[in-house]
Amino acid sequence: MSDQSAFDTDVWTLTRFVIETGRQAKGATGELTQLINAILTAIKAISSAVRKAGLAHLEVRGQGQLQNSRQGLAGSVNVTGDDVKKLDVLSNDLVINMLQASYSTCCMVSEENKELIITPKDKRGKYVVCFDPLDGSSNIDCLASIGTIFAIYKRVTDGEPTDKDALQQGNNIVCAGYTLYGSATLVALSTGAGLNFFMLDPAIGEFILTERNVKIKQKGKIYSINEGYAKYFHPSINEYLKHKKYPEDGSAPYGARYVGSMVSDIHRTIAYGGIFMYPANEKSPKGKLRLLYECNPIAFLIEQAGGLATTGTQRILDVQPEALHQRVPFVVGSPDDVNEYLSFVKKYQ
Ligand SMILES: O=P(O)(O)OC[C@H]1O[C@](O)(COP(=O)(O)O)[C@@H](O)[C@@H]1O
Ligand SMILES: [Mg+2]
Ligand SMILES: [Mg+2]
Ligand SMILES: [Mg+2]
Repeated sequence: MSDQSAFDTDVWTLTRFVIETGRQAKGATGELTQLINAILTAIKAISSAVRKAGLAHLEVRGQGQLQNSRQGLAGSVNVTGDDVKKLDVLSNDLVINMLQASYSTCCMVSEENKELIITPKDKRGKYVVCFDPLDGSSNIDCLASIGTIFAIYKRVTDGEPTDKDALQQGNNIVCAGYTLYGSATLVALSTGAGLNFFMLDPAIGEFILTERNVKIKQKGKIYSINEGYAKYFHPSINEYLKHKKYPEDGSAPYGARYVGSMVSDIHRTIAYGGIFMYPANEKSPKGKLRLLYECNPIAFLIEQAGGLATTGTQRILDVQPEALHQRVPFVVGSPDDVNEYLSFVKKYQ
């Protein structure tokens, strides 16, 4: 941005993109635009907090107190003796407060709150938001990339908001997105008309459209799973993994990648193609990932990019949720890869 000739004076910011999309929608009132803008404010603040968390580590390391400085731990104390809010608690507070102040939500589901979060009566609007304020939080202390995930629905009841408003199929998603706090801060967003990527330009504090109508490869070369659980996997999964490592047709084996931070693993899968899996295992019979605020938004975005998302027996977006924090087995990625995985599942049925 220092070279003024390269300065784009008609840049597509995410705010502009959302306003334009809103204007094209029939009967739009601007409430969704208000909501998305509120989430973006929270995301910018989380991004800043995530970057600062790294600096806090450096500061204390010199004093040999790394254990106490960890931002990922609850109730930790920083170098000056102040209480440091756990990063995922801080992120959760930011999203809830910004959303409630936008007058566009009636209730929310967060990974960090056991019960439905009901917006105060005087601040209510017509939307429901399910979100994971900080995904991959076990990676905070090692400074690996983490993310935020959200899905937006229209409420389905009148009167006091209830769990029913949040227990909707992913098919009803109005808008979903994730943020990756990686080497840059990126937002992937869809309102149902394709998937778009936006990159945070810290110089102007805005997300800039960098890739429009993103499509995932038909078939990739990477598989992504916590293979350490192989002992507990169903034989169909181990047979599929063996096939990826020792292909019978003489083709090259797949590469393996697993960050253990879903947003990172998903973003790589969309960018390079391939398959990401968190299947059920003997220890976690429903897998680990939560339907409402992890699997549904990601499934929606992957499908918008031309990919597939399944439990192994059902399309993710068709699953009828029964509980706010319900888990489901999760397999997503390039269509050929997911279909190949499903062919191994079918062999055992
Ligand atoms: O360590 P495991 O069992 O492979 O689990 C990793 C998964 O857990 C998660 O960290 C769960 O999310 P949270 O960090 O929000 O609890 C995912 O990001 C990731 O894909
Ligand atoms: Mg999570
Ligand atoms: Mg989380
Ligand atoms: Mg967690």
